[in-house]
Amino acid sequence: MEWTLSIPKIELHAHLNGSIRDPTLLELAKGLGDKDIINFSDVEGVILKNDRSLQEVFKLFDLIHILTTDHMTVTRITKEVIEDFAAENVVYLELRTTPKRNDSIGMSKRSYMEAVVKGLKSVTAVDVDFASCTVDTKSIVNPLLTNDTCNASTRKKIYVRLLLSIDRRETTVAAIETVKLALEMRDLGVVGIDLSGNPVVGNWITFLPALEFAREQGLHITLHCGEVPNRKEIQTMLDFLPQRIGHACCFEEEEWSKLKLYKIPVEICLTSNIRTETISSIDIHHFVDLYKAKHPLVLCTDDSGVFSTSLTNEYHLASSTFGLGKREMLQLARDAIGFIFADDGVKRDLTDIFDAATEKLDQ
Ligand SMILES: CNc1ncnc2c1ncn2[C@@H]1O[C@H](COP(=O)(O)O)[C@@H](O)[C@H]1O
Ligand SMILES: [Zn+2]
Repeated sequence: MEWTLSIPKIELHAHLNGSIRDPTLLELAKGLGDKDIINFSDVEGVILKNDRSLQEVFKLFDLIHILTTDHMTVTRITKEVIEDFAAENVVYLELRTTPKRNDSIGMSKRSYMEAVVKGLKSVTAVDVDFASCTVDTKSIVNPLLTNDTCNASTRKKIYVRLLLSIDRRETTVAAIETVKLALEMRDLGVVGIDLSGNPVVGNWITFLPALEFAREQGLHITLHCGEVPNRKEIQTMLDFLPQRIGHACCFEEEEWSKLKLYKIPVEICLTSNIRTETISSIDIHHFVDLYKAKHPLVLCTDDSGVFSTSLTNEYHLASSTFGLGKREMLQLARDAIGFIFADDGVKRDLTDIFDAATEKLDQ
């Protein structure tokens, strides 16, 4: 695992509430258990369970959302998730989360996102760049980042950008509200929109007006696509030409041809697909065919907490299962620079980071 840990990595598909450390979830559950809001021992078993069907995963998310309801907790988990990714040499992270409204505790989608941004700003273990400090002078820069630390390479640094997720349970109006919020929060590092949630729920057409509006306004778009079989939906999603898609598990010949023709980069989540059995066995995973075809790909965790994985582990898994060496894995990580949603300044910085890592490998 050592070299998969040490190489710089880019994470483009990580859900905030799916990436929470187990000890934090257990601590939060204990707190609610003590207040008799939940039954701790039942919940403990659910959190620590390892094998879950895709439908069980969504039940778990409903539980996690109960544990992370308040603003303070949202801030805490954001901070921890960023620290965890930075600790395993993730140099660029696109973190996605679904803005939530909960009238009973005075939470609006905006205040939820403000709590996320607060978490981002409260990371002290590493320097966090969440709105480009070199290119966009209008942007609000993390007060922890002075101009000096912006340019210095001595301290560990992670670029973090945010994607706002639309949940497939939402209405058209709610989805548009999320897009508007994303537009208002551009200066705080929001770069795009994701469509996610239980893939057997809802109809993708419901979200089309919001996604079209997002695109018109210059936001980037990634869609969970083909996590379950649904040919019509998959094809119309591909024809929409999102900038990236997640999963692509249940594609047939025609869908593969479209994907390759359009060259849409795929966020590959190996452990997630195996655990939820959307792919029956890793050796027949579509990673192999897409990699051989030189189709744009990026390895991602999806839900590192829920699936007890890490990006380092995903790299290790791909390397050991598909027989890829250090050089090939570093190249794979580097290729993701081409599909990130941040600006060219960030891309240049990341290129420098990968140049240095490649040089080190050559020594
Ligand atoms: C396993 N495959 C998956 N497929 C589809 N959507 C998923 C997902 N994993 C996570 N999510 C989406 O992310 C939310 C949790 O993070 P946030 O509350 O947004 O931070 C889930 O409720 C679901 O909508
Ligand atoms: Zn996902």
